[in-house]
Order: sequence, then structure tokens, then C-alpha cells
Amino acid sequence: MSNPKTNVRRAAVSALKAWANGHTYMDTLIDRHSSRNHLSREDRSLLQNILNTVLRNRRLLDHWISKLRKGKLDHDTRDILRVGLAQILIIGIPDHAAVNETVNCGKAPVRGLINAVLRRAILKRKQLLSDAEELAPDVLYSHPGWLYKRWRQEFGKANAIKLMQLNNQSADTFARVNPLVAEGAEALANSDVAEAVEDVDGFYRITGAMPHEWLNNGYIYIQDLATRHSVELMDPQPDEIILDACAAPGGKAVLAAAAMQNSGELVCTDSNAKRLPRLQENLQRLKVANASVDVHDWTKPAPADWHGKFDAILLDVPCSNTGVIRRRIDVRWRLQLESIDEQVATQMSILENALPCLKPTGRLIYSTCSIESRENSELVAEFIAKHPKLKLADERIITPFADDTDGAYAARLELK
Ligand SMILES: C[S@@+](CC[C@H](N)C(=O)[O-])C[C@H]1O[C@@H](n2cnc3c(N)ncnc32)[C@H](O)[C@@H]1O
Repeated sequence: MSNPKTNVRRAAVSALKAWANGHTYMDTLIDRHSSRNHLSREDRSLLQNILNTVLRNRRLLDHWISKLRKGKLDHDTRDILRVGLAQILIIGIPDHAAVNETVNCGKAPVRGLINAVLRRAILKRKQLLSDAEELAPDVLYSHPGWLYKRWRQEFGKANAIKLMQLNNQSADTFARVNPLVAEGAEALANSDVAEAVEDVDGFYRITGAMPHEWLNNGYIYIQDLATRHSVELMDPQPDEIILDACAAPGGKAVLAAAAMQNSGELVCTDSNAKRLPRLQENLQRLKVANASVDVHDWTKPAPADWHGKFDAILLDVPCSNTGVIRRRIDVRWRLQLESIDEQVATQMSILENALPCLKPTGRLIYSTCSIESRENSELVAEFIAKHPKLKLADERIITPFADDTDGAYAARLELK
């Protein structure tokens, strides 16, 4: 039962404050604040809905605040107003509940102000909503101006707007059935909470509450359709020696192990030791039997005994995550133009250090969940220009607006 001394709106305001002050992901904060406040299942999902709505609509909410109240606001009061307006103007929570509960989040001196602004929003609701249609797209769909400008240049105005609209919708959950556990395929095929995805072998759209054993017994791995491209381009074969260099938490490693029919050798590395236990656990739960796990930072040279060792190398590198903004609601506000350049330097360094580890006939797969060509095709072209012995054998550029999945990039490079 929820603690009667707290309410969901108070938890939302407190989570927003923690989010603004630190580097914790909002998903983590939602978990933390739900358990700290002993929220019921319904209250947790209300908390999640309010927080996701506030983060997805931050610029629009601030625009509305500026129309309803002139003058400066301290951060706490602004967050309370964002929480209130999100309920009244976007989610559609009954006005009396939204106002009463939200006003109580403020200290006594600001309650009058909060009450007045929220009541004004109720009175002017129709006008606020219809005026919003005329706003600049980056305000209406609440993305940083620099990001919209960048996408408009890269994809054109219509696609940039579609992308921002998609980023504000919650994404479906997809699972891939794990061929390494025999019972999985039958369980999903006979289930009424899983629909097979047309033309994408092994993937299902999850439409309801899944039986626990699907995850516990390794029947499935939750992953978007876009995750398959890099492993398809790698085309792992039984008995090969394959490196998954940035492997945690293991989604693509499991796909690779399945294609290898659990034979040969799959070396999984990651630079973040804290992510390795989860990788290990996923590999075990999903019955991967041909993998080893090691810490390695690929911005540093590879150990000598890995040189010339691998038939294929997958570099699923850290990136800006601009292809997965609808799932990772923090990304648009945390991302900075300069951080893309930093990522590019890391990505290039990972490519450079991995290349010597290929066998002379080997293939190198580079992939991101970014839609920035700077991190994708431009970077790969630059890398190939530096290494004329390489050729681009295949490439997939996946965008949410064209492919109706997460955004992703995958390139297959081969030694000539
Ligand atoms: C996109 S995630 C990989 C997802 C994974 N391939 C999967 O399918 O589940 C990128 C990973 O790269 C790791 N990483 C970041 N910098 C690295 C580096 N210099 N060397 C090795 N791994 C790195 C991160 O810790 C993170 O786990």
C-alpha cells in the first residue's frame, strides 16, 4: 500500500529534482521513488506516466507556464507546475484530483501561486491546446533546438518532425525467441500475449503480461527489431571464433551464440566491469554455452594473443543513443553537441584497436543505436580511407521514421 503521507505527485516532484541534480537515469529514479514511497502498482504506473510525460514535453510545458504566469520561478515551483500541467493538459487526469494533489506538493507560501496557475490552465485549456499547434516543431514536440536543426539538415524537415513525434510515443515491447532453449518457440507461438512479427523471423510483439518463466527460463530476450541488423550482417557460423567487443548486457551476444549453434568460441568483452555480472547472468539464463567474458577497454591496444584471432568482430559501440530516444527518455536532454564528437573519438579508437585482431579473411561489424551519420557512415568512410585494405561490404541505416523500429546503424567491413 502507498504511504499515505506521500503522494504520487510529491514523488514525481522529488524524482524530477533528483534527475535535474544528477546523472541518474529517470527509469532508475522511478524505481527508487516507487519503492522508497511503497507505491502500489497503479501508483507506480501513474508516477511513470507523469514523469515520462513531463520529460517528453518539457519545452511545451515551460511554454504554457510562460503563458500562464509572468515573472521568475524557482526550480521547485517550476517542477510542480510541470507536473500539474502535464496531468491537466496532456494526460487528462480529472481536474480536481490533479489540482488538489499537486498544490499540496508546494510549501505553504507557493501553494496559492500553484493553485492559481493550474486553475487558469483549466479555464484556458482549449486555447492553450489549439495555440500549441502553431508553435515551432521543436517546442511543440519538446526537443532541444540544436538537435532539431541538426536532424532537419540531415533528414529534411518532414522526417525531422516525424522523428520527434515518434520519440514522444511509447514504444512497443518486442522479444526474440531464444533458439537455444527448445521450449521457447512453442510457448510463444501458442501464447495470446505474443504476436509474431511479420517478415522478421523469431521476433514477437508483446501485448500483455508475460508468464515469468519466459524470462526466468531464457525463452526470450527483450530486444527491439533494430538490434538484429548487426548480427545479420555478421552472419556468425558454427565453429567460428567471434569477438563481441562491447558486449554488455548481451543481447547481440545471445543472437550470435544462437547463430553459432553454441559451438566455436564467442569472446565477450566490455570495459565496464560493473556491467559484466548482468552479462554473465544473461548468457547463463539464455543457455549460451560457447562464451567467455572478459574486461577490456578497446580504446587501449588489444592483448597480443588476440591479434589475428577472430573470424568476425562485432563492435556495438557506445554512442549518442539518438536512435532510441522513445525508449530512453533522458537522452534528448542529456545529449550535447560536443558529446557526439567525444563519442566519435572513442568509436574511432575502438575500431583502430580491434582491427589487428581480425584474421586475414575476417569481417568487422560496426554498429550503433545512433541515427547521426557522423557516428555511422561518415565515421566508417573515414576509417576505410585510413585503411585501404578494408572495403565496405554492406551497410544498413535504420531510422524510426523510415523503418518503424528503433534507429540503428550497422556496417560490415571486410579485408580485401
Ligand atoms: C551499446 S552497449 C552494447 C550493447 C550490447 N552489445 C547488447 O547487445 O546488449 C555499449 C557497451 O559498450 C561498453 N563500452 C563503452 N566503452 C567501451 C570500451 N572502450 N571498450 C569496451 N566496451 C566499451 C559499454 O559499457 C556498453 O556496455
